[in-house]
Amino acid sequence: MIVTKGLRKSFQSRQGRRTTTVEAVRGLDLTVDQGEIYGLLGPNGAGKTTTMRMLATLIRPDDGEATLAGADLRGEPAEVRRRIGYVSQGGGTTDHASAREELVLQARMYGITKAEAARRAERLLAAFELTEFADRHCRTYSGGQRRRVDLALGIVHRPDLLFLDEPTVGLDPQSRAGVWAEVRRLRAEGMTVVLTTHYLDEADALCDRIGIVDHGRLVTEGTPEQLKREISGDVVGIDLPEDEREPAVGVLAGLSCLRRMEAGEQEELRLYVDDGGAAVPLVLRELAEAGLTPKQIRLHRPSLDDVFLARTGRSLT
Ligand SMILES: Nc1ncnc2c1ncn2[C@@H]1O[C@H](COP(=O)(O)OP(=O)(O)OP(=O)(O)O)[C@@H](O)[C@H]1O
Repeated sequence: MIVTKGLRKSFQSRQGRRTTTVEAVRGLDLTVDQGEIYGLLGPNGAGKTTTMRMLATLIRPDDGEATLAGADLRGEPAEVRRRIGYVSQGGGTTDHASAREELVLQARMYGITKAEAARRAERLLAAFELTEFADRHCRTYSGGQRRRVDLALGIVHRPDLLFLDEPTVGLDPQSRAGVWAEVRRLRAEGMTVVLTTHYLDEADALCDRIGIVDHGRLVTEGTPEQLKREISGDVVGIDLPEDEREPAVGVLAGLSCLRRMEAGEQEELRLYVDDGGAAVPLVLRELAEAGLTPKQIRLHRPSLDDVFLARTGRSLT
């Protein structure tokens, strides 16, 4: 559904008299299969939105190639636009129009007849559970309801491929779950969905495959399970007072069960071990013998954040 090769984009930005170049995307090779939910996951400024905006024909790549739904990004941008839907971070609704009006207008902009536009609006309002307040102004909707209108607007022209930029940012947990359910429903209907997120739980729960992006490059890619399996074994997280961290690193480095140790953000030390259950008593004994007192000790299965940390040396959260 999407194949990209060497996509690049830089921006010039001015700070006073100095002009600096930001390499937002630095040679991205991406393949997204038909019918999957693909997540671009990465910290702020990683290049997720820039990638999506290039693929949605909103900005021109400096270099590289891409094919989307069989159309060439550079050669046939109008054709790409016809085959994709794009829902931006801020969404596309205005305060003083109703969901029904927005949907009909959007359909009309794609050249759909008045009668067909009304039929599609009706169907989408029902599918996204918006019928009850379809004729009220959008400013009266909750965040979750408004986001559902955004999704409906993105698919009124029945695209093969839908781009969602941060679909649940700012939503409460219940509304997030509602949006996830809608996205899964679109996949069940055969649509391919590409979304950006910096929520690990969202990528984990919703995406069939995830590409982790950092500094404009794909750091790693796979199903959530594959990525977590990459970091095999368990992770023991230990919170220590600031002045005890360094001595603890020294003491624990000698443990025979230790595969790797990372000093995470804030106070946590992370120990990557084969068997967490066996490692915890040993860790506690070593720390006690050295007179060190952990504030907390946790045992957890590797998360996507551990994958990110292992690959980049930094935490996503
Ligand atoms: N129009 C622009 N002009 C100058 N710099 C830009 C522009 N758009 C993006 N950038 C820079 O490019 C880099 C990548 O930005 P981008 O918005 O793609 O990241 P992102 O991964 O989507 O981040 P976020 O999660 O915060 O949305 C950042 O350093 C950003 O400041």
